[in-house]
Amino acid sequence: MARGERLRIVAAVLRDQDGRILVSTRPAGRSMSGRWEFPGGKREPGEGRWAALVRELSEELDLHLVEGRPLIRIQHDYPDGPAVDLDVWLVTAWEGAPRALEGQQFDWFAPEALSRLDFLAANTPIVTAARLPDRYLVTPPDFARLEDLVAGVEAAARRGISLIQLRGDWLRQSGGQVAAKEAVARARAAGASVLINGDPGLAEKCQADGVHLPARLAAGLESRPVVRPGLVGVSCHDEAELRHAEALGADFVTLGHVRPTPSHPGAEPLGMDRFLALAGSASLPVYAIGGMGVADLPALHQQSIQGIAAIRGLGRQLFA
Ligand SMILES: Nc1nc2c([nH]c(=O)n2[C@H]2C[C@H](O)[C@@H](COP(=O)(O)OP(=O)(O)OP(=O)(O)O)O2)c(=O)[nH]1
Repeated sequence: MARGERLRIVAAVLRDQDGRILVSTRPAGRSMSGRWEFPGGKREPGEGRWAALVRELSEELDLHLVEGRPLIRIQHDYPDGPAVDLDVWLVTAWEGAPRALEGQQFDWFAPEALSRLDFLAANTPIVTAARLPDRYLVTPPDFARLEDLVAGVEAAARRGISLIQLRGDWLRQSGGQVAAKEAVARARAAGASVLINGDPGLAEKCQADGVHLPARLAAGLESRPVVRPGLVGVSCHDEAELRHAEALGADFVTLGHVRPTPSHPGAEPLGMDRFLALAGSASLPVYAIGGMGVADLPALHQQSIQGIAAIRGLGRQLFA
């Protein structure tokens, strides 16, 4: 390997029908042995990304991969080790039953349990990407009554939207906290996680799953506001905000707006090319925001983007 060249690594987040994920320990004799990782390894010269993953999983676990798509791509420089380009795929169909062929240990874990394992240092954003869904609903600014908002959040959760941000001035107005707490409880009962926009204290009072910070609020912070395991999302619009969100230790960002959107009338959109260039430089999961809908997901997935964040694109009618 030429000096300064990055190792090109492919790895798989193998997810079974119950949502559990297979992870393995690095075998004795390898660098960083004993630490947890996702199965995979180095791409060979001239080898395609998927072909490399199929080969690695066959060699390591005796599995034949059938279906997968890119999940996240990050670069990491180990201080006393290699610089790696980690190309991680979500794999949902394979043939065979896993067998440890290289002296490693492996096990299946629920996504929430992964953050308790001693993973390789580069893997924190991969663990987050494995746990987060590809659709992130942001509540609309206009609705008739707080009861409608709460009912809309619950309906979205029941429909399978598993990450929801409560956003709006109503959070800080009369009855807002009670409504937010109710929305959190009902969404959680339906299997969703709920983040509160802009207010870590309110997130705690509502027993929410974390906080989503507007860029301006994030800019005034020097450290992450909520202790793990609560999620911290940050809204970003440019490179400086993205780098700041990474430095804060945010779990994920929304980046946009990608297209013109009624939420930001007159503001210049990033456009898809600029969005993809910025998102490609990120070392954490990125949701595209601004004029996005579920029809955009396949193309975004191909670019290793986590998914979309949307108000209208994910069921505006739920809040009518
Ligand atoms: N397979 C895999 N490798 C990872 C993950 N996270 C991470 O930083 N890596 C790094 C560790 C290694 O430097 C490299 C994987 O290459 P490899 O697995 O073929 O390395 P190797 O067994 O030959 O071990 P070595 O050369 O580093 O001793 O990528 C991960 O989740 N899965």
